[in-house]
Amino acid sequence: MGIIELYDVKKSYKVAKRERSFLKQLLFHRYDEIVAVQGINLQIEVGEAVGIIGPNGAGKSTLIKMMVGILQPTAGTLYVNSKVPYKHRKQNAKNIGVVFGQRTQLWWDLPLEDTLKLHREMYEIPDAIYKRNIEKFDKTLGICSFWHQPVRQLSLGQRMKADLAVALLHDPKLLFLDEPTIGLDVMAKKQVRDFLKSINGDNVTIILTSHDLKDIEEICPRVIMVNHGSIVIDTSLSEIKAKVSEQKILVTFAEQPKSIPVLEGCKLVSQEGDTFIFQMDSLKCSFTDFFAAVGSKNGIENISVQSIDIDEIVRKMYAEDVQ
Ligand SMILES: Nc1ncnc2c1ncn2[C@@H]1O[C@H](COP(=O)(O)OP(=O)(O)OP(=O)(O)O)[C@@H](O)[C@H]1O
Repeated sequence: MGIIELYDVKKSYKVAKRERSFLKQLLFHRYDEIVAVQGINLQIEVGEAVGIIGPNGAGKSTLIKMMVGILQPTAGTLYVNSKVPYKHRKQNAKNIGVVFGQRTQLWWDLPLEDTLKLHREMYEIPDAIYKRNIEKFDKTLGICSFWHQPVRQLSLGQRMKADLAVALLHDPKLLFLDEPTIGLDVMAKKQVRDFLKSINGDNVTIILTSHDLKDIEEICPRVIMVNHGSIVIDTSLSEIKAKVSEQKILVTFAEQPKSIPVLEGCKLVSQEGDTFIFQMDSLKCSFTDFFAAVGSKNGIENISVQSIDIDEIVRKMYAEDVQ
C-alpha cells in the first residue's frame, strides 16, 4: 500500500449565490458549487518526492488540504499512512509535517526556542530525539544563530528554516510543503532545497507544491500537473522537457543580414545585440534545413542551440490548457 492513496477523490465548495436584490439575498439562501478537485486517483510510495504543479486555482491546495486532513472530500476515498486523514486528524498530524510558505506555525511573539519546546511537549518527543534533531537542524539550517530571537524579528529565510525545523521535529515520515521558497533570496532557496533533498535521502516522503519550477526540478523526480481539478500529467520534468520539440537557436551573422528567409517551423523571435534568436520546432524543421536556408543568404559567424527553459515550457502547457 502506498503512503498516500486517492480513489476518485472529489471536492467541491459551496459559495453563497449573490442575488441582484438585497431582499432576495436575505430571503433565499442559494448556493453555487465550485468543483475544485474532480475524481483524482493517485498513489504515492514511501520515499518519493512528488511535485504538484498547475496554474492558479487548479486545485493543488485543496488536494493537499484533504491529504493533511483539514478538508473532507465531497466524494471518494483517501488514505494517508493507511488512515483517512479527516477522520483521524490527530493521529495523522503525528505522522506528518506541514509547511505552508505563506503562513507560519511559529508563535509570533516568542523566540524560536519556545515554539520548539512547546512542540516537543505537544508531540511528546523524547529528550534524546529532541536534542539530536536540534543539532541536526543547526548543522543543516543554522537555526541556533537566531534561537533566542522573537519570531516576528526573523527574516523570511530564517522563518522558513525555523518552520522546517518545527515541522520535522517529531520525525514525521511524510512532509507537505506549499511554496516553501516563496520570497527567499537565491542563497536561502539553495539552502532550503539542499535540506529538502537531504531529508528525502533519509526516506522522508515529500509532497511539494510550488510555482517556482526550480524547486520542483531540484527536489522532485516525479511531477504531477493538475488543471481544472484533474491530473493532466504524471511524469518527470525531464520527460516533459524531452517531449518538447522546440529549441532556441542563437545566431550571430558576420555582417548585418540582408534578409531572413521564411521557413516552416522556424521563426525569428527576438534580437539581443548582434545575436538573432530563432525558435525552431524540430518536428517541422531540421537543423540542416535551417542552416541551408539562413546560412546561404547570410554569412554566419557564430551559432549555438539552447533547449527551452522549463518555466517557458510549463507556462506554454498551462496556456494551452493541456489535457
Ligand atoms: N474555501 C473556499 N471556498 C470556495 N472556493 C474555494 C475555496 N478554496 C478554494 N476555492 C476554489 O477552488 C478552486 C481551487 O482552488 P485551490 O486553492 O485549490 O487552487 P490552487 O491550485 O492551490 O491555486 P493557487 O496556485 O492559486 O494557490 C478555485 O476555483 C478556488 O477559487
